[in-house]
Amino acid sequence: MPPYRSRTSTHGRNMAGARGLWRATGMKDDDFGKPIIAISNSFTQFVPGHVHLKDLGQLVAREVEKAGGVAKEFNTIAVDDGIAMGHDGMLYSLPSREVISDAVEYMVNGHCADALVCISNCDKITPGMLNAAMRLNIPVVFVSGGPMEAGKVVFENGVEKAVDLIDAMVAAADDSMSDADVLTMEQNACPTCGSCSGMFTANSMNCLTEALGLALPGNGSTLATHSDRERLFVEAGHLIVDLAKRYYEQDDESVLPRSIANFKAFENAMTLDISMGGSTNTVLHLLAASYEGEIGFTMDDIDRLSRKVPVLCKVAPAIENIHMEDVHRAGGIMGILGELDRAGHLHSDLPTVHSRTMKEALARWDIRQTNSESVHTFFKAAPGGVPTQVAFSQSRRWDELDLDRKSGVIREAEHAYSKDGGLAVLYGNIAEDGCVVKTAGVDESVLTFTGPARIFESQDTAVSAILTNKVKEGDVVLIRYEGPRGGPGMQEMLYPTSYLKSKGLGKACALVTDGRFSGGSSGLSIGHISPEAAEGGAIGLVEEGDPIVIDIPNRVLKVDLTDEELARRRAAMEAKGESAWKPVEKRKRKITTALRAYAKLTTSASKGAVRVVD
Ligand SMILES: CC[C@H](C)C(=O)C(=O)O
Ligand SMILES: [Mg+2]
Repeated sequence: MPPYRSRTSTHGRNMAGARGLWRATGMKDDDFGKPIIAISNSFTQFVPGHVHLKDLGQLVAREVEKAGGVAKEFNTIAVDDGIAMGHDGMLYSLPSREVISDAVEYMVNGHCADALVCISNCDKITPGMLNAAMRLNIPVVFVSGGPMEAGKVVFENGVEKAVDLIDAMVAAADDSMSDADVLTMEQNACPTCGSCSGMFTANSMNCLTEALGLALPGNGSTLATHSDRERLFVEAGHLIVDLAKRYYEQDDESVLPRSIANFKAFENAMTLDISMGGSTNTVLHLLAASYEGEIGFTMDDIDRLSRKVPVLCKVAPAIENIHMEDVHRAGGIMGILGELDRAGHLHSDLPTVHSRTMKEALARWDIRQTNSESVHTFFKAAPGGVPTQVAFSQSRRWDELDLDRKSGVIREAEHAYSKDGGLAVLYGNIAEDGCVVKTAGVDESVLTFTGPARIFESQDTAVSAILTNKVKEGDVVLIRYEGPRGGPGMQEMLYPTSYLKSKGLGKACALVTDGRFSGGSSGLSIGHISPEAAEGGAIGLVEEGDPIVIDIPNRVLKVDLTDEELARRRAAMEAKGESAWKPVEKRKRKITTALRAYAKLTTSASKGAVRVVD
């Protein structure tokens, strides 16, 4: 029977000082001996996905106390990728994941907390807290802030469109759009609090925590503004105390994150991601969480799954006018998992934090299996259509669910968008450890593509070339020295991919990089090339005009050069000594001590860009 960790500082005569301090935080005599539940909140006014979280940590805390626990809230940082994008701010995005993981570890271990509730939402916060949960392996429940409502605009010509952040970015560089229309787009693209409304990284990761079994049904798709979401926070507060008591008082190890989010659960999560065209960042973050939890889930497992899992759901940016609120109306993540289970792609015998098995959860929450009025009502939660930064501030509902599995938002396997996955892992002589592409966002006309390499050794120079029309139809934009170590920080190439669309080149060019992509990127965008140039990857040897061959059906990315030529170039590069494997021209970016420390310890994307100290 594991003793409560918190006894370390709450019991024994010599802990009188510590107890004195616990009393000063508000603990009373009868609180000593109760499970101490850490509540990792991520409220900040910098990020729309977090502006509404300020009081939600205490909402959970009150429920923890009602359930017999002691709640102690703390806060992590949260970087807004969309604001950090396009300047040196983006160098901090991925490194912030490690800062968040460490912050959770420091607070939980520093104070010997017994269990953890993670209140996350945006791109690096959910994975940062997930990595910490897998590292710590104490009882945990995830509850995210929830998706933003999709924007709705009516243009000067009267056309109405559902829009999001990406539409505003693309419009801004589209010379055919009037300033008035761009302003309309900007004013309406992000109407409420919540994580940006498409299947971008934040929503992808919050959906994956549902599939891993670490979050309650509805976590990934229930809107931040809807009153239904409050129940997820209330239930998380009760559930975590129950899980803690099962572990510490009944010796039930099945409630631990590494028991729930085991190898098969990682397969479920990646299967979900592939079936819904999730952000490629999920590859990076699942690999990292697998490393932190010693799960053994690798790029090869992702490749294996991507060859057999169908695309059952397409959401912006893979398709226009479909956003998270529409996925919810079709049954949310439980709806997609239900279809995957019926198609034989799911391990449904796995436990979750809320149900004995995923199968039991699906029987209760999959709208095609249950006639429960309360569950059907839950998934009819609709957007309020009123701009707000206030959580749970509206209760609108659709009249009907979307149960059309032939042409609706969620498809049954028989009517899949495509028989194999929304994501592919490619290998070749410039990606010997692999690279990834979100195939759900690639037009079928360019699944195979060969073109001359246009070399850029920073995102900035690639952006200026695209905007000044120096990138032509048929080109392969190659951006290197933007990997985890080379950037450092492995920037998201959202602006280059958006500007290629702005210039009408979204289906006429490819972009390959050792950097990564935002979940808002689509098109023939291949990222995570490993090993990265800064680690001696062959992407560093490609020269202007070299033919780059992309063959997604056969899972190949290569430069059409002989091994001998590549070997010759490698020898010439190594002969450069100190300046080898570095950008030819000095880049303007300021690499601070914080970023240099990150660069010293990080690894290539094929390992999840995890920090390796040994
Ligand atoms: C829409 C872009 C979003 C903010 C992002 O960075 C991601 O999805 O990764
Ligand atoms: Mg991002």
